[in-house]
Amino acid sequence: MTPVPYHRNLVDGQWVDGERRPNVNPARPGEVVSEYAHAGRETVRAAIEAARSAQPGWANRPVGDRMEILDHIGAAILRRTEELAVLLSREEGKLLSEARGEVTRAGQTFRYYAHQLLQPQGEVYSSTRQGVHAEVRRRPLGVVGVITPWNYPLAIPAWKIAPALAYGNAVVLKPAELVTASAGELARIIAGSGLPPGVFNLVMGAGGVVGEELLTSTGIDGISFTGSTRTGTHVAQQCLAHGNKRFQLEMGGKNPLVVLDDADLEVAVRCALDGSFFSSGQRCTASSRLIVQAGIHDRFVEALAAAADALRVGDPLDPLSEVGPVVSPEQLAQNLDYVRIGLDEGATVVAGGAHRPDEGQFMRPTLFADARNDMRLAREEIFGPVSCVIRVDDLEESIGVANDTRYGLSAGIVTTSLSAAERFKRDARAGIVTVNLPTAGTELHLPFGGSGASNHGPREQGTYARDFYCVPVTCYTGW
Ligand SMILES: NC(=O)C1=CN([C@@H]2O[C@H](COP(=O)(O)OP(=O)(O)OC[C@H]3O[C@@H](n4cnc5c(N)ncnc54)[C@H](OP(=O)(O)O)[C@@H]3O)[C@@H](O)[C@H]2O)C=CC1
Ligand SMILES: O=C(O)CCC(=O)C(=O)O
Repeated sequence: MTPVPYHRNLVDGQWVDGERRPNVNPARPGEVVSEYAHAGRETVRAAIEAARSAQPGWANRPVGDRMEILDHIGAAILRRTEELAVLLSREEGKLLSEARGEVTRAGQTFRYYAHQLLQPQGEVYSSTRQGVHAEVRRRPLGVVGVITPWNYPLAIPAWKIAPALAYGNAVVLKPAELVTASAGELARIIAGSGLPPGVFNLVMGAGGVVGEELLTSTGIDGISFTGSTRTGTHVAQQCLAHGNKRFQLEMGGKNPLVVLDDADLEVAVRCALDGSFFSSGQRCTASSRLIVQAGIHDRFVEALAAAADALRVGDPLDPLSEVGPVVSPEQLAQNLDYVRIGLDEGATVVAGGAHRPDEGQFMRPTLFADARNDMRLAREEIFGPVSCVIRVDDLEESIGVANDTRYGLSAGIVTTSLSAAERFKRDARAGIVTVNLPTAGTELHLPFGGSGASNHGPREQGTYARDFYCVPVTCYTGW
């Protein structure tokens, strides 16, 4: 039998052991995908110290060196696409095709930020005074703690680490415990890229131990976090209480997809199917409220229920599967709880719903009709393949319902009316608005983030990422 890979923490360029823990395959819960070393608090402290010592030297390296190293990391990820995609799929349950897309995105993200370094990094202003030169420069934030979730084991770490390193910061990464194999492989690639020891460090283990040490340390200048709104709120409180750290939070969503009477039914069903059920609904941009105008409502519900029922749920490595497992028994229990809650609240299951105990971590895409926006089903983030249809009379009402949420990450509309689309882009309260496309599936060079309980701090990705990882310095020079 081939031994399973073992991933250790990376501190100051050294691989550091810890308590050995398994990481299992959600599609085959008896199968150990890898093992990882759970870091103790002293390992986390050592990682922060290493990052502090290494950061100034890294920030002062010529841009050409930093570019080359980031480009090297991106190319190394892309060279290993198939191998990394299989590993990601086995540890998180994402379909292999989706996993390939994610690995590619991670590699391209490093290359994108390598090339961003050739863009202007400051601005020159006219001074209102005679003989004064005014400019804005950017300095790195310093040492950044990166705390990431399990649903994008490579892409989310990449879109935080790449801009952090590009702009001269040092990083301590704490990935979710469920996806330490992807994080461990990413760390191996980064460690082999020529990056000086200590500039990038990996510490693995429970949020309440390893993550908490990052939040309370005065050696960390900023935290970039993606995960639940509950943990994000705690991150914010701890950052303010311990050294007034800068923080950036990308949290949950309860994203609406509006379908108007004039929509192309096929497009509407395709968008809803992708947004609600692909990646097992485990995307913060998933469409979990389908807000449908009365004239198309019945045809839409019937067609979407049939399409959802037809989806093949199975092993993510099987090319015929269309939906994989959910990530963990806890997540499955949460999803099934919400199915019970929806039924108790009076909504009707029109696809999926029932779950047999022998199905393990696989859950059939579940669609509710007859939902109201005041139900818990429509208000709370489920993070599974569960969506609900809410009937509305017109565009006005659909926008009101779409915006009636504490979240505000993405919002979509399916319509053939240009004026309805323009109105929705103007009035939907969300950081990402889509027209005739799923609410999920964003691009690496465009800003990503939302409002309300979905987001706090500057946008991630694209050129906007720099706003978090750099501190502007306004310089006045007399001459
Ligand atoms: N917006 C998004 O993209 C995501 C949203 N979610 C939502 O969150 C729910 C729960 O998922 P879960 O994985 O538990 O999400 P969490 O928000 O708990 O986890 C996100 C990250 O934060 C870490 N963390 C947890 N507690 C702390 C802490 N006290 N201090 C510092 N870091 C901490 C986790 O570590 P670890 O897991 O290793 O303990 C993980 O790395 C899901 O059902 C879903 O609703 C989940 C994932 C992504
Ligand atoms: O939809 C996407 O492209 C990204 C989704 C995401 O980042 C998330 O679910 O955390």
